[in-house]
Amino acid sequence: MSAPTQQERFSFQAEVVQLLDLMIHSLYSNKEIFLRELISNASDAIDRLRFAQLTEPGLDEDEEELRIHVAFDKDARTITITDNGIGMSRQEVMDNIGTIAKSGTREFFQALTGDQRKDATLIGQFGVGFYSSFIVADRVTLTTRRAGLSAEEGVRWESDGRGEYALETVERPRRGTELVLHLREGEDDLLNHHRLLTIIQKYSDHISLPIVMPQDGGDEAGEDTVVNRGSALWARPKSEIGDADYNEFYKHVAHDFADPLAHLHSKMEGTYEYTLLLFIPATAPFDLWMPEARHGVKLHVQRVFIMDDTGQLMPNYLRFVRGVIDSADLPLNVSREILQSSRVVDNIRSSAVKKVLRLLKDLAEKEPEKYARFWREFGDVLKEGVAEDFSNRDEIAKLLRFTTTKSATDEPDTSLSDYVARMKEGQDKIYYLIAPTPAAAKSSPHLEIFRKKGIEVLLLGQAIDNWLVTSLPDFEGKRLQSVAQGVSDLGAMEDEAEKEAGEKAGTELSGLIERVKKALGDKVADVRTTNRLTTSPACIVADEPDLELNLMRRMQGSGMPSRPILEINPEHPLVRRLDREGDEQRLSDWAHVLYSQSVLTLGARIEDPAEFVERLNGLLMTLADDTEADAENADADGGSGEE
Ligand SMILES: Nc1ncnc2c1ncn2[C@@H]1O[C@H](COP(=O)(O)OP(=O)(O)OP(=O)(O)O)[C@@H](O)[C@H]1O
Repeated sequence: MSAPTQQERFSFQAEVVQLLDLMIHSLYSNKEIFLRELISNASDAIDRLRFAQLTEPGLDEDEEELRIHVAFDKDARTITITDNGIGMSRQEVMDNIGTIAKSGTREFFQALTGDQRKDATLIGQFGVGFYSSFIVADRVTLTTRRAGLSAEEGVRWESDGRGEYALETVERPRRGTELVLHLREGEDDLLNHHRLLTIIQKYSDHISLPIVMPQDGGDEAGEDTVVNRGSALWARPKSEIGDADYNEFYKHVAHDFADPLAHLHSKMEGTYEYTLLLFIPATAPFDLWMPEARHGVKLHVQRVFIMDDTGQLMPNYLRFVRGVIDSADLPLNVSREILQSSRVVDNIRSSAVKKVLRLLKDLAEKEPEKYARFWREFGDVLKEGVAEDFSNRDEIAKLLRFTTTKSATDEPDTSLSDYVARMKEGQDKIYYLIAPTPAAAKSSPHLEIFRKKGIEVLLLGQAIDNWLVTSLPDFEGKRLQSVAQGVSDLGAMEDEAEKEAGEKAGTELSGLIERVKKALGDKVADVRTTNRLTTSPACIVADEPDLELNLMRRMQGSGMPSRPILEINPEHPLVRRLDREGDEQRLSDWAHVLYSQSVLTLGARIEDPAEFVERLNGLLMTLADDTEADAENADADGGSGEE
């Protein structure tokens, strides 16, 4: 137990000062959202209290109705938001208010551009919560007491939002949090019952707890009245819910500022009874790729918030989905352990996943522009599902989008079904190329024969794509095949004349091939001629049973297949010239240069760049010498002609 203490002063974390400054400027035009954010926090605090009371019976139980209270005082020029939720201890205040303990904070600040409009959207994604009070207030006083602590353990936090805050221990008979906003000059329009009522009804009508205001808003007024509908949005009949209601509810559950891209609302009755209200956000949250990224679905049991999903309700590859799942069959005191082995949860999860995939399918079919946006934001996450969720693999595969050699831009605009529909006669495989960047993919020598034959190739360039292709061996009976691997099916694409020409080239160049093999030694597993090249002199491919090249790159860190094969283009003038090279040292230098070039076009690293440059310069010098000698000879010839 602690007695009231002297005020102590603390500094905000540097990022908070920066965030506050930015927020006040860029969100001012939308200043009324402060009330939505603070009511949302109050509602979360009450949800957390209800859950804590389920697990700790007797915790601060009283007869008082759980509610959020909003009032204003015209003379004092304040707005007060009070909740009787879980409250905070002194340590919790220090940890939560005045610091940002959020993953993605560093990335968020790096992403800021200085352009107010763009930054406002970013702030929206990041979430401003409590700090939005400073948009309208130049002093904020928060008084709180954690449920279960004694009246003497109340805490008062106060700040003008300029860099410091004061903290003191105070007597607070009631649990929960009271927030007093001392309004800035010029914000008096907010000291108006009708104005506050309109804001609450616009942004917070869906809050399932009662929001009450004194009848006239001001504190000398009479009875409190409930100003929102106060029933869980997802439990209302769909016919009574408009898009605006869904959008505001989404902003509350997802802590987002922007409207969602799509939603699904579905009541299931049968063996199990549950309601799903799920949303696809329009933009990816900052922590999407962080290991601790939060899942966005909140589990409720009979409308009481129970807990945030940690992977039981939505698989990892759908971690961007936000919303609520409300079950009528789980016990109110359900624990995480029970959830993990619950048939009810398994059933809900599998139907929720199917419904989300169906929602995405509908979006792709009916609103392709929206789907393209979804894919840009979340496509790489969805790809994880191909490896993660075997039972839905085919459905997920249909949702994938790729850039291909036939795409007009770098945008992934082609589905596997589109690809299959465009396959050439006789083609029985889906070809893909994995390269570290789109530019490297487009200029890869491995594509030359496919371009020549007009065969489309999927261009893959993301780290996840390695796993995608290994987890998706085929689609609609068509095998996925790397263009940088093997020779066998290239043969099937050749006509008789081409086959003959290829065989002839192989025999003609057999001497050269042996010499190159000898020069390169154990750098290569083999050297052979190929028909896959039209403009490049050589390339590297993986041995037939080898794993996908890029997978090897990850495993070895070099980007090279474990058994690289050098393929040379018999039609290329450089190769022809090499065949005539009499000097074994020069031939060896050429062979090494061709090899290193091929490693580079693969997007891999060459082992000894200095040696490569030296050999190349050596060859250039001999070429220059040859050219000079030719020129001198020509001069000499010319001179003698004149004589
Ligand atoms: N009324 C309240 N009662 C109890 N705790 C609160 C209250 N308001 C804020 N908090 C605590 O402070 C933390 C920070 O709040 P803040 O609004 O800044 O962020 P948030 O709600 O966690 O997320 P977001 O920034 O996305 O809104 C909350 O997570 C909560 O623990």
